[in-house]
Amino acid sequence: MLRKRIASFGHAFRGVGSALRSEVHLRFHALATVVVVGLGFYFDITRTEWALVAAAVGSVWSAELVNTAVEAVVDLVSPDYHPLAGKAKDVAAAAVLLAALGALVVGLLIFVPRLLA
Ligand SMILES: Nc1ncnc2c1ncn2[C@@H]1O[C@H](COP(=O)(O)OP(=O)(O)OP(=O)(O)O)[C@@H](O)[C@H]1O
Repeated sequence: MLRKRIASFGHAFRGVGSALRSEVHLRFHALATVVVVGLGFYFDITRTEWALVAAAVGSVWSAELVNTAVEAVVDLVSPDYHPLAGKAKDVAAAAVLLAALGALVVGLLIFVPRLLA
């Protein structure tokens, strides 16, 4: 039971590694995450602000990983053009866009006033 749980974590980390190797966008998110966490420590943001940053960063990573998975499955089952394949990829990309916009708003609200102070 415990061994199975540990194996599942291993698969998930392998998924993150594989996506990081293939997806430029994900490497950009990794860089953005390092910058945001650095800014968080530099400005000593509050616990609530850390919670918002964590939720924002987590949702962008989750959306990008699901988008990568959708792209892989679509390429597997529909390598040729199909409107539904396009729709699946467009909707998955839209999920990333919305998560990124939410994260941008969180980042602006937390850091811009401190950068301007
Ligand atoms: N099999 C397909 N059938 C129809 N439209 C497709 C298909 N594959 C891709 N598309 C269209 O092309 C767009 C780009 O697809 P692509 O696979 O290049 O992903 P991408 O947005 O470049 O992703 P990434 O840059 O993260 O790899 C999709 O959003 C979709 O509109």
